[in-house]
Amino acid sequence: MSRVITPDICVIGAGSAGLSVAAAARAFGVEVAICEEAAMGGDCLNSGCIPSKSLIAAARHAHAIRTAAAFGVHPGPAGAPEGAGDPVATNMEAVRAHIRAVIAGIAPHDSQARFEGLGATVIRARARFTDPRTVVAGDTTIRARRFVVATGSRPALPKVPGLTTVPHLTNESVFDLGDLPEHLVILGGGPIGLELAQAYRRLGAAVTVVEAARALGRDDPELAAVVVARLRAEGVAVLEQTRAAGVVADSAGGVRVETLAADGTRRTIAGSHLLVAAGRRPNVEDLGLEAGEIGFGPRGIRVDAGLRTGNRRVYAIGDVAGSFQFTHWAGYHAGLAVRSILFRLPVAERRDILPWVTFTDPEIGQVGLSANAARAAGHSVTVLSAPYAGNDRAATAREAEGMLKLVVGRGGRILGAAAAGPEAGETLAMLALAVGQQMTVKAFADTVFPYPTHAEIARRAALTYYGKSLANPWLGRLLRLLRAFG
Ligand SMILES: Cc1cc2nc3c(=O)[nH]c(=O)nc-3n(C[C@H](O)[C@H](O)[C@H](O)COP(=O)(O)OP(=O)(O)OC[C@H]3O[C@@H](n4cnc5c(N)ncnc54)[C@H](O)[C@@H]3O)c2cc1C
Ligand SMILES: NC(=O)c1ccc[n+]([C@@H]2O[C@H](COP(=O)([O-])OP(=O)(O)OC[C@H]3O[C@@H](n4cnc5c(N)ncnc54)[C@H](O)[C@@H]3O)[C@@H](O)[C@H]2O)c1
Repeated sequence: MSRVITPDICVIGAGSAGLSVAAAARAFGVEVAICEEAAMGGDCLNSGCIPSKSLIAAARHAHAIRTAAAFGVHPGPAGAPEGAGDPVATNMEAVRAHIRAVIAGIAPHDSQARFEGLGATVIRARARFTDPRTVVAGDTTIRARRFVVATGSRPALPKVPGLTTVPHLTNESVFDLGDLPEHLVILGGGPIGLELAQAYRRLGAAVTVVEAARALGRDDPELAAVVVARLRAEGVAVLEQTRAAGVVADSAGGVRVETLAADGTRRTIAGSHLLVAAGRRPNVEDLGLEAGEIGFGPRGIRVDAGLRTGNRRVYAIGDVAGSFQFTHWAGYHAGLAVRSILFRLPVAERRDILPWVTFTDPEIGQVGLSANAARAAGHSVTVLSAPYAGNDRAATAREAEGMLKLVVGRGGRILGAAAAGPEAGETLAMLALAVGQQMTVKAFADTVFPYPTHAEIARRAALTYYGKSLANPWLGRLLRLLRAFG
């Protein structure tokens, strides 16, 4: 039986972005309807962050076993011979069960039952605008005061001849593999490609990454090179400046990928499995955006700095809004939309505080402005750096590769930071606070950091700001004068 409801807010898409809006609205007692056509929790929970980080956690154990000998620890019963082949045996069914168990553990937080318990109306159907003020989902017509489109994104298939005709994996299917691929060929050396390349290599697969440009192209090239070198040292073949020129199925059920490098070199790579990790496409199709008078393009729904679409009643947030595609960014968008919708406060997205981390080992990421972006924005910039080779915590785990860079503006203000190194994501989380709160290097100089921590590297880099002033002859004279007083 069809029904008409009139909530204050209608959210389309129950992923990180949409559910954050719904939870906040209910916390303030505001009526909200949520439309979701597939699994509650969206990409992050079901086919993105959570399964990928769970797989990475499994792979870390495999790596720890293989590298244990350097610490004087040998896997297997006491007295077992050393160096007798690979000590790791991966049971991919069990790895898959681990991933599913992690998802199942988090799922109640994003579930229909939880949101209905909070007082939201949850409609499990595809939603479409039928006019600028109406959405229809299944047999429900929703006339809300405000709409929030949070429909996310899906894997993009690059235009590679043959790709659509051969069996291939994406993030929507790769975590369901019950067998370890013999040779996984990955198209794309972005965050998805490299996180999964290292994880599958550690679990025992041969892995080749085919990247048309530079791997981790959004990150600082010097830092990205640290990660790529580590992957290569672990046995991942990373082919940069190399594009896939064609794909065919082979008779054994695998694929043959023809590649063309920038220098003209052609190769054929025979893989047992092909994973496409070549970027994302916003979910804008079949949403009735024209009927809703909502503008969109290939990057997603067009929004202003306050995340409002051409139809002032409608906001677009998260992956579909065409800027950055991260769960924390979706959550940030949700907060802005809630402030605007509930409190009518003016809001504006601040891209100069965005952090990201790619969870390879070592981790790599950035927060705030890069040196180039800061200069382009008119800042006078100093880049301070410290190597992980000087960090005692890193030394204890024999993980001395990489470095941290701080982008510092006038008065020592921290405008940005980037790092590749052990647990770099945790240190960048702390630096996200420094960037967001406009802190200066002095705050780091004045803070006592616990020893030995990876995060101390940020203080070490910050202190180099004072290097020049320490060599100032006037400071030397002042010290001599003070000594003269006894
Ligand atoms: C492999 C992988 C690893 C990742 N790792 C990280 C990470 O470590 N850290 C990080 O920050 N980000 C990570 N991301 C990115 C992160 O997953 C996304 O940025 C985030 O999930 C976006 O949230 P969203 O709410 O915008 O979209 P989604 O989570 O995609 O949710 C959109 C929802 O809308 C629904 N929907 C779509 N159209 C309709 C419709 N018409 N009607 C009803 N429902 C509809 C969909 O079914 C979906 O559930 C990763 C992504 C991938 C693919
Ligand atoms: N840790 C994290 O935060 C995390 C992890 C995974 C994904 N994500 C999010 O998901 C998004 C999508 O990730 P992604 O890695 O798929 O996309 P991406 O756009 O970041 O990287 C895709 C890569 O594929 C390459 N490529 C495209 N077509 C190609 C072709 N025909 N042949 C060879 N290479 C080709 C591109 O040059 C690019 O480097 C990310 O941008 C990020 O926002 C985040």
